[in-house]
Amino acid sequence: MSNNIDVFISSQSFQEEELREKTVVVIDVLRASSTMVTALDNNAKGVIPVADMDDASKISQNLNSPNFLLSGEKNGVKIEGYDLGNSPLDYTSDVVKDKTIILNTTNGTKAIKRASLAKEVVIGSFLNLRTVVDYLQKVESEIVLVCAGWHDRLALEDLLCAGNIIYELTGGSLSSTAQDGAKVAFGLYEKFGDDIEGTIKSSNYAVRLKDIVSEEDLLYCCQRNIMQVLPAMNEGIISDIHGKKE
Ligand SMILES: O=C(O)[C@H](CS(=O)(=O)O)OP(=O)(O)O
Repeated sequence: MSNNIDVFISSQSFQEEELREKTVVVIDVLRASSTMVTALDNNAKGVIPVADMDDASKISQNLNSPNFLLSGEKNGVKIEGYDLGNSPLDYTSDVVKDKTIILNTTNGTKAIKRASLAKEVVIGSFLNLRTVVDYLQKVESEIVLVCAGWHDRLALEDLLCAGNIIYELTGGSLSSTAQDGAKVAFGLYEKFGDDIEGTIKSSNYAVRLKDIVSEEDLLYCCQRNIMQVLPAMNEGIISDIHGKKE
C-alpha cells in the first residue's frame, strides 16, 4: 500500500483539524472498541458514542426508551442507573439485538468524538482486525490510527493493536520513510506480537483495574479476527458497514 499512515498515541495527542480528509481508525482495545465490535456483531442496530454523562442523558431523554440502551463506565465501573457497563461480554445478542446503544466511556468514546472532523471514522480492535485491514487496503486517503489511550496517556494494548494493523498492511516490512508513530507501533508489535495475551495481562490497564475488570474480559479482547464487522460512523451513529448478516 502506498498511503501515508500515522499513529497518534492518545486521544489528546493531536489537533482535531489534523484529521480532516483522513481515514481514521479509533482503537480502544480495553474495552470500548471491543465492546462496540461485539455489540454490532450481535446485531445491535447502532452505537451512539458520547463524551460524557450530560450528553448521554440529553440524548437518552429524547429517545424512545425500549429501543435504546444507556451504557458505559467511569474508571471501569458501570455508571449507576445505566443499563450496561463496558464489558463486551454483557453485549450478548439477547440483550442488544436491534437496540441502539448510547455509549459513554472514559477514553474510547471521547476519542471517537475528537475524530469527528475526519473524512471517515472506523472502529478497530483485535476482534475485527483483519476486516479493518482489508478495508484500509482499499482506501485512497491518508490513514491515521488513533489510540484512545488512558487519560491522555499511551496505553500499550492500543499501540500494540495499531502495530498489528500496520504490520498486516505492510506485509511485515515497514519503509524507512514511514511516520515515527507508525514505526513505534510497528516495532512494538514486532517485539510483543507473539504474545498478545501475556503482554496485555501485564499492562498498566490490567494492573490498575485488576479488581474491577475480569481476566475473562481481558482474554476476550485479545482474540484476533473472530468478527467481521466494520463499525463506521455516520451522522453520529456507528453501525456495521461490512454488511454482516445473521
Ligand atoms: O472501561 C474500560 O475498560 C476503560 C476504563 S479506564 O478508563 O481505562 O479506567 O474505559 P475505556 O473508555 O474503554 O478505555
